[in-house]
Amino acid sequence: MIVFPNAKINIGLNIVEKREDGFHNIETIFYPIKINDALEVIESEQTQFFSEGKQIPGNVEDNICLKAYHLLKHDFKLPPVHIHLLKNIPIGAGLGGGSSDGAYLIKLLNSKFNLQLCSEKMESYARKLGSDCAFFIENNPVFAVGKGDQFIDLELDLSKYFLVLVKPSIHVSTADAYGGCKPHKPLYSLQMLVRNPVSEWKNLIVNDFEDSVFTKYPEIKILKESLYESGALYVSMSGSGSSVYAFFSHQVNLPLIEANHQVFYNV
Ligand SMILES: C[C@](O)(CO)[C@H](O)COP(=O)(O)OP(=O)(O)OC[C@H]1O[C@@H](n2ccc(N)nc2=O)[C@H](O)[C@@H]1O
Ligand SMILES: Nc1ncnc2c1ncn2[C@@H]1O[C@H](COP(=O)(O)OP(=O)(O)OP(=O)(O)O)[C@@H](O)[C@H]1O
Repeated sequence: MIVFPNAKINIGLNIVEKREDGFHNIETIFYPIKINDALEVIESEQTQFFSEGKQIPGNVEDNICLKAYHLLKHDFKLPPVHIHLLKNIPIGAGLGGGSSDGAYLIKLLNSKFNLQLCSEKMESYARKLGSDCAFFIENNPVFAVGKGDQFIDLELDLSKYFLVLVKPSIHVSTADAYGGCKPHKPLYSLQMLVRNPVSEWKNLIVNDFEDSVFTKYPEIKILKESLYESGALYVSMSGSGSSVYAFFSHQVNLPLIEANHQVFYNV
């Protein structure tokens, strides 16, 4: 059985307060995008993880795919499996690629071995793997609160815009990025602002990670400015960075940006 875990972008990201468990309460909109990994599970003699494509930092045993398998194996009688991952989603980019692999593995094991888990139950397993993970179970646009793992439904269809994703060759650590931020109550309601046309979002829908990440990596700020100069209606860093996305009203080609960064068109 093979599935295609997709990436997400964050539209707005307010870091509201630090919690007693060390995490932060946030408000953000998760929006799925069309950049995908491929993930396959085959029954086998012993459990092993293999990956190709982009190099994943860290030890194989720490891969979120193995963690997801062992999480379910603890509660269900699962046979040993080979897990194959073709890694295409940029890593350390604020695109939730690892989280998506974990969530899609839960969904895959649920279908393949007929575990009969409902979405809420799969989300509760996913929350144990990471804050971003639960979103990818249903994978629909949502307004997220708490650690980014509690959801309020949202009607949001941005398919009429041309969405471009740019990945600079910078890896941002999510934990470091949270460490560099000062939480504060948001000035405006993100849930209300997002109902306006994309052309009205500039300077109102903000990502609280940008200040500190742009100070550390000024080239990401320059990239954001150059996307606005190329005619984008709205540009933002996604999550804790380093990737930056831009909504255009029409199809574009960005050869100058492509010269320095990886560019994904029409995601
Ligand atoms: C930046 C975002 O991608 C925005 O969607 C997420 O908040 C990050 O989610 P994630 O990568 O799944 O993060 P986790 O693996 O749960 O946590 C990584 C680290 O980020 C910090 N962290 C994460 C989520 C959160 N709400 N508050 C935090 O302070 C913690 O230091 C934690 O140790
Ligand atoms: N399957 C996986 N794919 C990518 N990274 C993984 C995976 N499993 C474990 N990791 C670890 O997770 C770290 C962060 O990966 P990921 O690409 O999800 O981060 P991110 O793009 O910053 O996403 P987020 O938006 O969740 O912060 C990597 O540096 C890697 O060590």
